[in-house]
Amino acid sequence: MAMTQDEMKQAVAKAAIDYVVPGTIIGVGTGSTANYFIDELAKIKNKIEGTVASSEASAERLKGHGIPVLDLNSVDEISVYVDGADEFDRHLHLTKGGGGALTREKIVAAVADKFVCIADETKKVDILGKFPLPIEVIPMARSYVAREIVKRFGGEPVWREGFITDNGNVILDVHGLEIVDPVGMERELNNIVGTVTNGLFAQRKADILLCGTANGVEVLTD
Ligand SMILES: O=C(CO)[C@H](O)[C@H](O)COP(=O)(O)O
Repeated sequence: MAMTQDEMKQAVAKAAIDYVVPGTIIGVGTGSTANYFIDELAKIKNKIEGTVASSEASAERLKGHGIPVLDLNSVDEISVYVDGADEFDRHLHLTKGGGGALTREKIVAAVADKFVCIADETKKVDILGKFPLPIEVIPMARSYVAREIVKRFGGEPVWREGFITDNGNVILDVHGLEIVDPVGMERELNNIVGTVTNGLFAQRKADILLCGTANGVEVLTD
């Protein structure tokens, strides 16, 4: 019987445990795939020093399993960051932030020596942009940033109404983009004043992507 998407998420979460370096601090992402990873990490919690979480939700889940969660400011090094994605291309550029945790995710990924992305084949695309690109924005700049995005890139920014990030900001989800130059667009979006973070992980992309398929887990590298 074909694997469901949920079963593929569980399979990649399990496979990611092989990348956990014993005795070190592990960066932990956010979302349903990352949640499966947290549940797997709980089984070997005595082998790691602790974790840094990319969201309040993940921190709660980690603590619920009795896994130590450290403040990033008290940590010099993270051996590996494990997180899901909303979309990925063959170069392992990612779109992230469907769960709204993109800023902390990008920070933890930046600190980590290695970024292991856990995703499934339904998220593979030739060109990023089918999944609306999340942008975290300072609330007072919402309309300005939306106008600038339309002017510079086209697309249709939609305010994720009622959602506030862990950092107290809002999210614009930009529909209808065709992201042919993810590195350039990531950089350019960062230049719009009022933008906190965009959901493109292209400058710091995944080093390894564990892709859940109907035939098992494939290990992808660029
Ligand atoms: O970027 C994220 C959260 O901000 C997630 O990694 C992304 O949304 C994938 O989520 P899921 O594993 O539930 O499909």
